[in-house]
Amino acid sequence: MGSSPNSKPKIVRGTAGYVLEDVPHLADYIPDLPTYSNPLQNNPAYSVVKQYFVHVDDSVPQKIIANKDSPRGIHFRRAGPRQKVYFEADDVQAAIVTCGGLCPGLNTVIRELVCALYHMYGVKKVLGINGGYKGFYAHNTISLTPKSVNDIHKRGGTILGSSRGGHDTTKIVDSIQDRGINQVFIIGGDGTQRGADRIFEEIRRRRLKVAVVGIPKTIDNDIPVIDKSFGFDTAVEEAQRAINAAHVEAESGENGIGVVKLMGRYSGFIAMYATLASRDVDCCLIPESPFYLEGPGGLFEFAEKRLKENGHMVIVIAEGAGQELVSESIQSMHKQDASGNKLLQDVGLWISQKIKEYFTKQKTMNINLKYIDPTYMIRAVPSNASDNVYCTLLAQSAVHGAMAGYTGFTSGLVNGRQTYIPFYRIIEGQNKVVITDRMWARLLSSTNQPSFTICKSVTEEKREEETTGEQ
Ligand SMILES: Nc1ncnc2c1ncn2[C@@H]1O[C@H](COP(=O)(O)OP(=O)(O)O)[C@@H](O)[C@H]1O
Ligand SMILES: O=P(O)(O)OC[C@H]1O[C@](O)(COP(=O)(O)O)[C@@H](O)[C@@H]1O
Ligand SMILES: [Mg+2]
Repeated sequence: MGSSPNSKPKIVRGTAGYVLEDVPHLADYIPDLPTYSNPLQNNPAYSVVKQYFVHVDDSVPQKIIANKDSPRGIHFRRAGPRQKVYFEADDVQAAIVTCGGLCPGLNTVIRELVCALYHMYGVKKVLGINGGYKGFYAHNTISLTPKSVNDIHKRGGTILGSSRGGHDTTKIVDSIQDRGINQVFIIGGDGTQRGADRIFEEIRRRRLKVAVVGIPKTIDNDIPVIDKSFGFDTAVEEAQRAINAAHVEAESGENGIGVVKLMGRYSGFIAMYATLASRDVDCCLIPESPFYLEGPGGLFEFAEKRLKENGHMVIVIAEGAGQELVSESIQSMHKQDASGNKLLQDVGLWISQKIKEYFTKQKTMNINLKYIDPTYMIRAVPSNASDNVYCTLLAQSAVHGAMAGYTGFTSGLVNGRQTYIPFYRIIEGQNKVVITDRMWARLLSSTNQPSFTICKSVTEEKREEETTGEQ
């Protein structure tokens, strides 16, 4: 085998500061690949659609806010069917795998991948890989047909099963090669997309005609570049039920406090949007915005004030919020899951305990605190209507991209348009709530909670006092 092909980013520059962060193509490392007419042009459903095929040069800007002097900036390749395809239907052996934690919509994506392959392109061989990445080499596969996936979108979870850990690039690519798979659709979060990138690099090194396509799944909405992940809307909607229950409980008891923990390891999007949607939440705590409990501007002072004013309050806390405070009081074990993700302490339980201790010590009022942890219930529901539509578009775009010979990309929504994003952009960082952005300011003005920003000045003042005292 020759030297490994170059896998540097494909950057195309145009006029007025235009930059296209392009995705790899099979033709980049396999010369003289034959092309075929897209079978969609004979499909009655599409022949009536004017300009159904996407122009080869179409791209979507990453930033749409501009002024008259702004450069055109970074763009991504627009997703959609191309006039020419690089696979003949009978030659395609597709595979679908789901990895990582559950997320509403996984089954819809599986269903729509199968249906798009069958109905749009006439592909009849679609394999489901059982149990995540390790399923490529340690489990059985199942054959997927439009009939077998017909109503799976009505169920939560994934019919294929999922797992953490077990990513062995060589074994996975050996299995892809042995099974004659030439289109791999990998549905998963940040860890999964990292794994997909490694698979793509190995496939490219072996110069195989195999398209590797990622579909971003993350209930936490922590994947960068894309507008949002599928399942996020459903999670926010489902969280309303828990917040509502917490509110009913809090309202009905004397000095009632409802605490709801929502998912979000490093990104507090579910907590933020669920709070904004609900209007019953008095305080939302997320990993990106450090908070403190005691003293002026702290959570205890705020809770006391709200209880005096309203007689009840609701706190929403993201699972990754205040982890530094929790580790100060509970000895942290630094445990990890099979994929290497840090296992977090239960911040909901911790904060509930701290609030109870505070009011017991203060003796100013008797409180009634109820802690609700709906996290796995939220993750297990089927996707709602808007997520179902979104999953369909993501899956169809992924299939169009693979058939057109693109590879090493994630199918994602950017500024409301379907795009193909190179793996390296998806795995380079995490999407987080920017607390200096307007959305967080909107939340603060909606809840009227403390911003906890005086924490730093209080600490600094304290330190200054200590230093002065020493002199
Ligand atoms: N850096 C990495 N390189 C290769 N594979 C990875 C990497 N990180 C995670 N994976 C694999 O991706 C899969 C899912 O990762 P995980 O972090 O559990 O979930 P998610 O993809 O939802 O973030 C696991 O099988 C894991 O082994
Ligand atoms: O208990 P599990 O299955 O490891 O999942 C818990 C984690 O999964 C998530 O829901 C999503 O994480 P991933 O996207 O990495 O799968 C996190 O919010 C949560 O910490
Ligand atoms: Mg993850």
